[in-house]
Amino acid sequence: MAALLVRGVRDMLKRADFATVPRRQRHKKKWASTEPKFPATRLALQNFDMTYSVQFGDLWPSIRVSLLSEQKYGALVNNFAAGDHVSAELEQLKARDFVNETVFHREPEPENSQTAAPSHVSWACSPNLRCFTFTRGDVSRFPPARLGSLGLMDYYLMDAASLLPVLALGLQPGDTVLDLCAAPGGKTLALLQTGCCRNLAANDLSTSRTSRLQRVLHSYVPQDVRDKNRVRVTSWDGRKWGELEGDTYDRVLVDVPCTTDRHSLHEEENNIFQRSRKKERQMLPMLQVQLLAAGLLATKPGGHVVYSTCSLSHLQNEYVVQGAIELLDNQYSIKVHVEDLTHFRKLFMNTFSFFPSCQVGELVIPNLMANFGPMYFCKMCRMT
Ligand SMILES: C[S@@+](CC[C@H](N)C(=O)[O-])C[C@H]1O[C@@H](n2cnc3c(N)ncnc32)[C@H](O)[C@@H]1O
Repeated sequence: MAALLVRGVRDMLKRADFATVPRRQRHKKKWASTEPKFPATRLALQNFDMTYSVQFGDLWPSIRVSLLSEQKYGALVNNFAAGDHVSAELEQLKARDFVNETVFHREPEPENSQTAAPSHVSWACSPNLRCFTFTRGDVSRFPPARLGSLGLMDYYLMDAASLLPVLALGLQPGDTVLDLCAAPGGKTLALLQTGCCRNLAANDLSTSRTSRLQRVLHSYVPQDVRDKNRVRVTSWDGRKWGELEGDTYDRVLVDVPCTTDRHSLHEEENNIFQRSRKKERQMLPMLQVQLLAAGLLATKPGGHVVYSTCSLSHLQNEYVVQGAIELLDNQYSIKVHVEDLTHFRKLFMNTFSFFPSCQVGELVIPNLMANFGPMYFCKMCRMT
C-alpha cells in the first residue's frame, strides 16, 4: 500500500506545473522551442475533466488520479510455448491467474441453487486462457517475457482488462472468428490461445500496425497455427466487411479505434487530442458505429459480437452500441439482442473495478488499488 501511494504521488509530482519547481532547479530544455504550446496530453485532461466529471460525478477524481498513475499489467501465458513452469514462476512472484481463480476453480454448485449462475457462467467464457496479475494494491511489475525452448515467447504483457472482451466473446471449439480491428494483436493472440478458432481472420486498416501484428504472431504462435488456412491477416477497411463477407462468422470482435484515454494522457506521439486531429476525434463515434454495424453484418444469424473500447466515454460506448443496433434494424431489418454481462462484475470483482451504472455493456474503471482499464465491452447476439 505504501509503495502504491509513493508511486502515485511521484507520478502526480512529475505532472505538476513547472511553476512549482524552485527557480534554482529550473533549466531550459534544449527542445523547448519545438514543444507544442498546448500539449495534446494537457488538452486530453481538460477534455476529460469537462466531460467525465459530469458523466461520473463523485467517482471522477479517483478515476482521474488512477489514469494519471502507472497502470498495472497482466501476463497472458502463451499456451503454445509454455509448460507449467511458466505458471509456477509467475506464482512464485505472488501473481495469480485471475481467469481460472474466478471462473474455473469454483466449487461445484448444487443444482437449482441460487448461486448456480456463476458456475453456468464458466461455460459462457472463452476457455483455456491463463492471465496472471498481482493482487489489489500490489504494484509489482512483471519481468520482460522470455524466449522459450520452442523459440516462442512465454507470456504477453497487456492490460489485463483487455482480456475481458475476449472472455465475454465465449468462444466454442470450431468457431470461425473475425477480429475486425486487430493490431497490434493482444486480443488476437488471446483468441488464438483459446484453441477454439477453426479459422481466424485478423484485420486492421493500418498496414504498419498489421506488420506489428504479424511480428506478435511470429513471436508467439507456431507456424502450423499461423498457416493461411487458420489465420488470415488483412489490411482492409473494416467498415466494408458486411459487403465483403456477410453472414459468415460465429464470433466477431470489434475492438474499435477510440480516444484511448490512458494513452492520451501520457503520450504526445499519435495523440488523438492534437489540435490537428480534432475533426477525426469528433468523427470517432460515427466510425465506431460503422465498424460495429459491419461486424454485426459479418456475423451469422445466431452468432455473437463483442464491441470494445479503452475509453470511458458514453458517446463511444453505450451510444455507439445503441446507434448500431438501430441502424441494423432500420436499414436491414436485422434484430440484435444485447446480452447481460453483469455476472462479470461478480466473477472478476477481486481483480477489476467496474462502473456500477452502465445502461448496456460493462466498463472497467481505473482504480489506484487495481489500476487496469478503462475497458468497455458489450456482447450482442445477432438474432436474424
Ligand atoms: C484499439 S485498436 C485495436 C487493438 C487490438 N484489438 C489489440 O488488442 O491489440 C484499434 C485499431 O483499429 C484500427 N482501425 C482504424 N480504422 C479502421 C477501419 N476502418 N477498419 C479496420 N481497422 C481500423 C486502427 O489501426 C487500430 O489498430
